[in-house]
Amino acid sequence: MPFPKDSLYANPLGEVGAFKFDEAVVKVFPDMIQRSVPGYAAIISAIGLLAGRFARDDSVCFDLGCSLGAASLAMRRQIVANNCRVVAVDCSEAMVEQCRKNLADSAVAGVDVVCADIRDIPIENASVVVLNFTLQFIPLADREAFLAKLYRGLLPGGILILSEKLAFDDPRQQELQTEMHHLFKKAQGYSELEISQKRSALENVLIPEAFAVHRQRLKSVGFSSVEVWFQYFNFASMIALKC
Ligand SMILES: C[S@@+](CC[C@H](N)C(=O)[O-])C[C@H]1O[C@@H](n2cnc3c(N)ncnc32)[C@H](O)[C@@H]1O
Ligand SMILES: O=C(O)C(=O)C[C@]1(C(=O)O)C=C[C@@H](O)C=C1
Repeated sequence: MPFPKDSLYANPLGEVGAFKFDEAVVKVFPDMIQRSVPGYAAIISAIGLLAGRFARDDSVCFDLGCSLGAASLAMRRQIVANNCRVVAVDCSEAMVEQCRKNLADSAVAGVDVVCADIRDIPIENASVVVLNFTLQFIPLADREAFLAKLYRGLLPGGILILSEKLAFDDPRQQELQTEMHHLFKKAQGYSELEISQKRSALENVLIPEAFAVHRQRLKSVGFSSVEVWFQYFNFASMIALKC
């Protein structure tokens, strides 16, 4: 069955409110993220493959900011390690409720879904941690302490997969990549109005940073190696490795 189409920003809203992961967004989320994030499906499949490679026996794989559980499902399908739990966490009650339904329908067992702020939960005994377009919604001031906690919770040899919308230091590059992202959205069927209203809604809510900033911070909390493994315009996915 096709997912309901995202038309949340199709009509003029007068005042555009701040973007929230509420029930209205939950209903259209699979369509919204697929048509808004270039390469989303490729990133989800690769998260599954990476989890299959890095998940260890008797450890935990975390999907932080899991939304409807796409990355958790991809991981669960590829993990062959024994006694390896997948823990999916999101602070939106509407997301968590629908995520639990999706997992029940999928007949994939072994994912625990937790409704919590990822800054407040213990992260321990992790072989894999996924932040798939989640860190960008955490206040800038909290990012370093949160990543330091995440790093401490990773086992030696563990992996963080961090996908983010990127910003660029060079204004020409910033303008071009933003324009290309908007052209991508247009090609996916979004109108100029939808694109501009969503852009206003995300202002000060989704705060992108440059790759150099991500890399520097990941290194400063302890990661020994940080690389981009995927990029499509201003959307990238990074791999950070713990020795
Ligand atoms: C763009 S979506 C993530 C998409 C998802 N990872 C996927 O691959 O389909 C961002 C998610 O992060 C969640 N989120 C944002 N801030 C959070 C926080 N502090 N704690 C927990 N979840 C958070 C939102 O509720 C939302 O569901
Ligand atoms: O930057 C945009 O225009 C987006 O729509 C991106 C983005 C994201 O990266 O999380 C923002 C909100 C929705 O969750 C889906 C996609």
